[in-house]
Amino acid sequence: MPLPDMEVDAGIIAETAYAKVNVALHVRARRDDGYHALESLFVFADHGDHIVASENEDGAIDLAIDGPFGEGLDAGPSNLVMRAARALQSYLGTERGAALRLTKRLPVASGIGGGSADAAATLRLLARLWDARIGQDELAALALDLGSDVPACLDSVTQMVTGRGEGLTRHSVDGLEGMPMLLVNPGVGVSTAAVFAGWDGQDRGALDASSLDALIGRGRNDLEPPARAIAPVIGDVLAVLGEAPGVRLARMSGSGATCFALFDNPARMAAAASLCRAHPGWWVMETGVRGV
Ligand SMILES: C[C@](O)(CO)[C@H](O)COP(=O)(O)OP(=O)(O)OC[C@H]1O[C@@H](n2ccc(N)nc2=O)[C@H](O)[C@@H]1O
Ligand SMILES: Nc1ncnc2c1ncn2[C@@H]1O[C@H](COP(=O)(O)OP(=O)(O)OP(=O)(O)O)[C@@H](O)[C@H]1O
Repeated sequence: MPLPDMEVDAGIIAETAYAKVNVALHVRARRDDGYHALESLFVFADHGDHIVASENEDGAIDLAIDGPFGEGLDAGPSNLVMRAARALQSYLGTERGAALRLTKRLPVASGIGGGSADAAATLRLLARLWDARIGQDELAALALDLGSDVPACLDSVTQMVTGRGEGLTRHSVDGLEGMPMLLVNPGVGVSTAAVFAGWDGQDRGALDASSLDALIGRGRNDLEPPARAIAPVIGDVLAVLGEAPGVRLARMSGSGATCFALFDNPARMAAAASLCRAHPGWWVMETGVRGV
């Protein structure tokens, strides 16, 4: 079970940075500003990274990183946790500081928005720690400045996302929330910018997210072909997941390389997870689609 967002000790507060999954991702157009116009149904997993914070009396912002994917991740000013903390500090004009610890459980640069979820969780955490007076629109603007996926990660609930990531509408799909969901990454990091650059420019049509059947039958991830060209092993993951008994949908998330599979039944998910764990170097997480 994920840790609840709660007081973990006197003066220390915690948040989960839930993994994001694009159930479908339609790329509609290349924009003049270098970004792409998207239509995507975002869901969040029940699990993710963990961040804790406490007040730093000297006003500094410090970050320590641990966890299975913490090694090699820079804890300096480029880290999205640091960037989010500094952005909020400067927006508020506050002299209050924070000691932050990130437990990195999600693979880096893997299409499930780990860095984006960390940035959003940091904004939520420090808004609480510093009793910040900031409206939802201002928080969303700070979030978008940190990355296209960050605004959606603020609430981490099922949403239709449009534009570059700023158009957010809560959206419920019958039967989707609570479904067992398996996440599998073949151990390769993929650059989001490189994958978008490989999109062929063909608009293949709008996303119909009115039902799970529509998302499964007519939904796509238009970034899958360019991601597979960069990391062909994505095809191996999709082949294993697509043939797993009881699978309802197997697809790549975001710009890859993580793929997800939805099941009706947790035992079927567990059996598919075992098949995936037999592949050396594959990261496997058994989770579920987060409800509100
Ligand atoms: C692929 C997705 O994960 C789907 O949810 C997102 O669109 C990417 O979101 P992100 O990782 O937060 O991306 P950003 O950090 O904003 O952008 C990284 C790079 O990806 C490309 N990019 C990103 C988002 C977008 N709508 N169009 C793009 O072309 C741009 O080259 C950009 O410089
Ligand atoms: N706290 C962080 N966690 C993960 N990556 C971070 C973090 N801070 C900075 N980064 C950098 O951000 C980049 C993108 O990381 P992230 O894990 O969000 O990618 P992603 O899962 O592909 O995102 P998306 O699904 O939005 O495409 C990486 O190259 C990484 O070095």
